[in-house]
Amino acid sequence: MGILFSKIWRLFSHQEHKVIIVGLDNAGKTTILYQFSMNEVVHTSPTIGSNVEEIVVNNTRFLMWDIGGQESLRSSWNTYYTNTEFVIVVVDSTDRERISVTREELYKMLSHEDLKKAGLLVFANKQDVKECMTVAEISQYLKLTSVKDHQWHIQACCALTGEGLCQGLEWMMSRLKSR
Ligand SMILES: Nc1nc2c(ncn2[C@@H]2O[C@H](COP(=O)(O)OP(=O)(O)OP(=O)(O)O)[C@@H](O)[C@H]2O)c(=O)[nH]1
Ligand SMILES: [Mg+2]
Repeated sequence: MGILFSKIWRLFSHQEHKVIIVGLDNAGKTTILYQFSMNEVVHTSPTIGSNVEEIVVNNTRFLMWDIGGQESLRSSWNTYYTNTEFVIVVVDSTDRERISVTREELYKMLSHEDLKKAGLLVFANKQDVKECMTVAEISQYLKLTSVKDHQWHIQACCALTGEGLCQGLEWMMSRLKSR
């Protein structure tokens, strides 16, 4: 009865789903946020603090927080975690040198109490660049198959063309429906 009620409530309340977009500096987070909200490539500079936009897909509302990824800003990512339903981790697929830093940050996040129930979407961004890491390589470097306590998905994308971004959103929508 409780589950049924909460499903009906969700259906009619049009509640907003909180999403945070994190990842190292230069990964393409802000570019992705504005592809989602405006369908265009904006000129970006490194984010200090955060940007937030509401994205509506088929009556489902997402509130997306794009958080600056520079090293000095990463310790404050946790101030955004409360009530987060999805974490989008954006990876610069050309940045082989720092994939281990992303992995460290990823596991720190996943172990945080406030993200216990959050779904994880990894965007392997910049797939337009020749010789970038593939989805398979990034999955392996991030040891995604060892993530058992969060639902996760990895999606190849190119924020400049928008390729792959909708598929990522579709995965999030499918997780909401399956609840
Ligand atoms: N080639 C290529 N460049 C991209 C892509 N996505 C983003 N970029 C470029 O990468 C650079 C950084 O993009 P941002 O969106 O500002 O990166 P960010 O993750 O928000 O960086 P911080 O705000 O510093 O954390 C910009 O020059 C973008 O144009 C992509 O898919 N392919
Ligand atoms: Mg940014």
